[in-house]
Amino acid sequence: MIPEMVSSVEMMLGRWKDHRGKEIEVFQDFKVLTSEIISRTAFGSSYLEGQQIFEILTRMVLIFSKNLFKMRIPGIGKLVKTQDDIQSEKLGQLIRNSVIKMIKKREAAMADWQEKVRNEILELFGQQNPSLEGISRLKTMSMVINESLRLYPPVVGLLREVKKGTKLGNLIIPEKMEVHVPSLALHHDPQIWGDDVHLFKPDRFAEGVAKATKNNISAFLPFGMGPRNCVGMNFAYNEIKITLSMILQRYRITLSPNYVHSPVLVLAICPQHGLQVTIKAV
Ligand code: HEM
Repeated sequence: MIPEMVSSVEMMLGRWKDHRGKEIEVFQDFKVLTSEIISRTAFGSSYLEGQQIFEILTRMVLIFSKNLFKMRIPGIGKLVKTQDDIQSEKLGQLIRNSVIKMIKKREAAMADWQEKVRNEILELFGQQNPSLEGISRLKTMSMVINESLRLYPPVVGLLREVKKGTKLGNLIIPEKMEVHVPSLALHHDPQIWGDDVHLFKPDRFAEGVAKATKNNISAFLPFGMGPRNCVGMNFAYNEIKITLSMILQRYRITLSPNYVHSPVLVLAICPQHGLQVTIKAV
C-alpha cells in the first residue's frame, strides 16, 4: 500500500516540476492524487483508466449536495427583499471582514507550523521516501492534521437511527427517528475547546484527543465514532502523512493572493474556488 502511495505522489510531484516559483491550483491535483491512490490500491489500475467513472461520480455528488437540505414549499418566492434580508446582507459583510482578519492570523501560524513539520520530516527521513514505520512517529504532523480536521472536517455531520426510544434531558426521542450529530458544530464549541476555538492551534492536540477535548472525546468526530466509523481512517492518515512528507521535503508552500477562502459543502467540505498556492524549492 505504501509503495503505491509513494509512486502516486511522485507522479504528482513530477507534474509540479515545471511550476516552481509559480502559482498552482492544488485542490484539483489532490483530487486526482486521492483517486489515483484508491485506484491503484483497491482496483490495481490508475486514475486515468477510471477517469470517466470519477467524473460521473463527481456530477452525481453535485446533484445530491444541491438537494440535500432543500425544502420545497410551493408558492413562496424571493422577489422582494425584507428588512431582515438587508440586515443579514450587512451582517454578512461584517462576517466576511472578520473572517479575512482571522485567515491572515491563521496564515502566519500555518507558516510556523510548516517549518516545524518540515524539520520533523527531515529529521526522520532526510531526503528518503517516507516509510510506514517512520510515519507513525510524525507527532507534530499528526497534531497539524488533527487541528485541520477539527476546523474543516470534510464530513460535517453523522446520521444515526434511534434503535430504542429514549429520553435525553427534556427530549423524548422515539424509536426509528433519524438523529443528526453536527460534528462541525461540536468542533467549534468554545465550551469544549476554549475561547480560542477559531484559531489554528495544533498544540491543543500535543497530549492527545482526550486532553484536547477535556475528556469529551466524542466532540472530535472527523472519522465518526462507534461500529460504523470510517473504515478508511488509517488509510487516510497514511495517505495524508506520505503526501505531506514528500511535498515538504521538496517545497515551501505559500498561499497565493488569488486564493479566496470560501469553504463549501459539496457532500464534503471543499474550497469553493480551488486552492491556489505557490511552491518554492526548499
Ligand atoms: C480524510 C479522509 C476521510 C474522512 C474525513 C472520512 C470520514 C468519514 C466519516 C465521518 C464517516 C461516517 C462515520 C460514522 O458515521 O461514524 C465515514 C464512513 C466511511 N468511510 Fe471515510 N473518511 C475519509 C476517508 C476514507 C477513505 C480513504 C475510505 C476508503 C478507503 C473511506 C471509507 C469509508 C467507508 C466505507 C465508510 C462507511 C463505514 C460504515 O458505514 O460502516 N473513508 N468516513
